[in-house]
Amino acid sequence: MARGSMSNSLDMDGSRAASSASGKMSTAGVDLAVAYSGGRDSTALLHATLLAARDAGLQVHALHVHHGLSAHADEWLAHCTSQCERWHRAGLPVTLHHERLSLKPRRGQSVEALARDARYAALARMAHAAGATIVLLAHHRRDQAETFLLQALRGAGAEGQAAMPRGVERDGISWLRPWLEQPREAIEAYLRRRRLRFIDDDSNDDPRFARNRLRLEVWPALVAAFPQAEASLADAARRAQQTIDATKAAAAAEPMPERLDIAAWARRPPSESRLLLRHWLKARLGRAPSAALVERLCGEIGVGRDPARWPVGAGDARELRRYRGELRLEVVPLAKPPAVEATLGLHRAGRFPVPGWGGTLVATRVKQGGIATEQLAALSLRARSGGEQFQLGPQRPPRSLKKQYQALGVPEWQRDGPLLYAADGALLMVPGLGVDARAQAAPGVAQLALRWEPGAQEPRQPPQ
Ligand SMILES: Nc1ncnc2c1ncn2[C@@H]1O[C@H](COP(=O)(O)OP(=O)(O)OP(=O)(O)O)[C@@H](O)[C@H]1O
Repeated sequence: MARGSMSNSLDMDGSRAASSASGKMSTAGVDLAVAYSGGRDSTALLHATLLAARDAGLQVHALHVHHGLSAHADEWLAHCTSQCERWHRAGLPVTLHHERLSLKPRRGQSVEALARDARYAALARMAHAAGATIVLLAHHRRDQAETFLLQALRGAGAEGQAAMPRGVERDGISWLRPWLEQPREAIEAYLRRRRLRFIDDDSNDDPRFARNRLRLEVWPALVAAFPQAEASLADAARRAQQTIDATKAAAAAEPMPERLDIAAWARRPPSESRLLLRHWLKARLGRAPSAALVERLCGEIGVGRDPARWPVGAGDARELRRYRGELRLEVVPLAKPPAVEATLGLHRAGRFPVPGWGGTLVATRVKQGGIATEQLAALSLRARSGGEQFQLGPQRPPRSLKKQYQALGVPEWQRDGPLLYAADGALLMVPGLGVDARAQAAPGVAQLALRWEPGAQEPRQPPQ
């Protein structure tokens, strides 16, 4: 990411960061922000960023969130304000922004999770208002190792174990963690060397939070027994991320079939099958599926009896359906076919919505297997009344629609739609089965193939 060149080269030595960054920064035109809690790590990161930005002639926006949860929150904001004023007077290019939150956790809701979500939302609002497109976060290697361990203890798979990404685009912002590979000791040394003052968040000692219990009770013993623990666990997180990246790349290279074979899908390892499902849904829906939909399908597509259906989102006229071991995306017919007769004249290829039948007749020019154009000038559309016979091929006997549907595996919902008759009463076309062999025009005659598409809306095309 060219625009993040300075943030990516920020190191623990402010002067080195400044000199390595300045050349790249002069043309980059980066609007940079740092999430500044006033704590140890973000104090060091903000300071290092300011040194680099000063030499590059850039402004840095320090963003502070007042969660309103601690009795000390006002003091922390006051500390951040006076610190930034001091830096400003010393010639460092900083502007502090803050936002006060009033969080009301519901019964049973995790305060930690609520505060984190609200914090990121507030940081995004402040960054947008300041015109910053990059926000730096001060997470370091021990944070990463802890996150890996906490995720693994919760039983998370590769995606959870990958812990925090070094950079991610969300809400129009690049969230970067330039110090994710830095040991905590290096940050402490930076603060000592620069004599920087920071605040200690008392909630970091609260044993109700899993991270604090890990940090206070487990971590010292772990590191005493395994001195490489921090580096090894952070490495394990990196490898989990590499596995995910490789699986994503493989899934993206795989052509996505129109229908998903559920048994083959279920034979894949869980982390792969989840990604494959997401990728298949994205290809079919033409947009990324919600995490909730992927979760729900993973738990439900292999169980229960056919036919099963799942909505794909509010306002979307399609739904997912399982039929005979396959998952498919179908348009939901808007209206049940009325038992009334309609007439229609077709003279050319095209799409012909049929109001009242909740679908569209699609006519395409073909050289064989279609219906002679002259026969299509006066058509009548009727509902099934029972007893109709359909012939699949020239040498095949006519059979009841029900038998033909079963033989071809046409699901229930694709059987709705009008039967098409010629003026002389001959059956021409049946939804889901196609053109009756007896009605097919001879080769060389001008002809159209007909297909019934349920749903009044144009189905969205998946991206190519
Ligand atoms: N109240 C806040 N306002 C702005 N940014 C915050 C705030 N709390 C956390 N952050 C950002 O998220 C990062 C990780 O949060 P975490 O809770 O681990 O940090 P902290 O211990 O509160 O502070 P620090 O990382 O500065 O020591 C921080 O380094 C900082 O960049």
